[in-house]
Amino acid sequence: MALRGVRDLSSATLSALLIWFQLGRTGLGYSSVPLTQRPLGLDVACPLPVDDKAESWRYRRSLWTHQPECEHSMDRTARYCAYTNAQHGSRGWSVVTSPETAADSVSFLSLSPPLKAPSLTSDSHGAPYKVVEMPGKGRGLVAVRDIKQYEEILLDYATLLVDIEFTTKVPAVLGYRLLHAAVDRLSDPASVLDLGQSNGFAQDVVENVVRTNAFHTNLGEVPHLAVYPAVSRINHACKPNAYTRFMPETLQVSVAAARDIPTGEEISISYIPLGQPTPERQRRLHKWGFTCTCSLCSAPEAEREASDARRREIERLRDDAVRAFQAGRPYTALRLTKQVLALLPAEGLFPLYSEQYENMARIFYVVRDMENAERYANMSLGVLREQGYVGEVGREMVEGMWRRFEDEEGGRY
Ligand SMILES: C[S@@+](CC[C@H](N)C(=O)[O-])C[C@H]1O[C@@H](n2cnc3c(N)ncnc32)[C@H](O)[C@@H]1O
Repeated sequence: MALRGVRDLSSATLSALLIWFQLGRTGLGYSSVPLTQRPLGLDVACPLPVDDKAESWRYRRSLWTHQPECEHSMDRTARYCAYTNAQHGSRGWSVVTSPETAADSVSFLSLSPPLKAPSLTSDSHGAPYKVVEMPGKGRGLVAVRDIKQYEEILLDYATLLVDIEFTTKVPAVLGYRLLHAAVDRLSDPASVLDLGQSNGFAQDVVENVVRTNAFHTNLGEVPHLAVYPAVSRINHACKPNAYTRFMPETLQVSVAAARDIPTGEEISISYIPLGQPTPERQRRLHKWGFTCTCSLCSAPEAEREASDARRREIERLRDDAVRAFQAGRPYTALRLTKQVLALLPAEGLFPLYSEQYENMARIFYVVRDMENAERYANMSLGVLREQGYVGEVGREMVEGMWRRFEDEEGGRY
């Protein structure tokens, strides 16, 4: 938890009540970020909604390579269609959504670059990793050379996007028909279908993929689930060596190294918010249908207990720091936040550094120690720059931080 108004980079999730998906779980745990609308790239200014009755999908400038397949919602107040562009990138992509959302998002959907999908073979083909069988975990990615901290490991794009409401509003049997149409029409259906092999939650293979591999995202402000086949091949670890970064403007997901990764080490990300002790982690991961066997979960008991104790201490100190700060005791909050920072390296919680540095900057700011406030503001922004969240750090970014602190804390200090 951050002091106030501070982003939590570890994870933000969107829970959805999915009737026939009975999801009750939160996807890979990535941020739900509204899509930034970009200027129209087509010579159609206000595209009309297209469904299975419309002929306009055939137009030369149409986004879609197939006639949409559509179904009504149970109460017949809405329609959802499977739209496919089989020529997008090297896998194609499909969107199961309402005709209105598809029309509203046409500028975005048409502008996304046709990417070559990341390699997913046992031969690395120039990538810094290859896909190998990992005992007890199915397949996974292993570094084929040393990877430097913050280096991008792969850049993936969504191959299947599904409107979350579709999963609650369309009867299962009709929903499956649309999902299968969406996947079968891709130029590489196996890129999605193969992901359904790793566990057997649902009777339907595509449902299984969406249940266990989807990220939450927005398409034109409408919540969707997005499947990224390459990212979905990365196994979970409770002390991961990589992190994911969502790019709302292109719907891409970048995976980068959280620390130096030596040749031969498995590349891992966290499916759940970082920093939790063993029982909480295992409970969350059981909902994903597996028992975690990462190096931390399978470490000797004494090592796990020491890690759990540190993680509980970090949690307690973070909460106490927030309480102290909000109760007008900034120097206590400062001392507690320093203690948090001292404990983070042992737990490999690199993504939390920027948040804690910003907390330090905020505390120094409210006590008007501007030299230290500036030092920590630059440290926080520096980490965000290294992680690829912001560009070059300039004076205006630091001043933007002061304005935010002023808005949020000005009245109290
Ligand atoms: C998103 S997939 C990851 C790729 C998967 N290994 C494959 O072969 O496609 C998630 C599944 O991988 C396995 N898995 C991932 N991380 C694991 C871990 N830390 N411990 C045990 N199994 C894991 C589980 O079967 C889980 O349901």
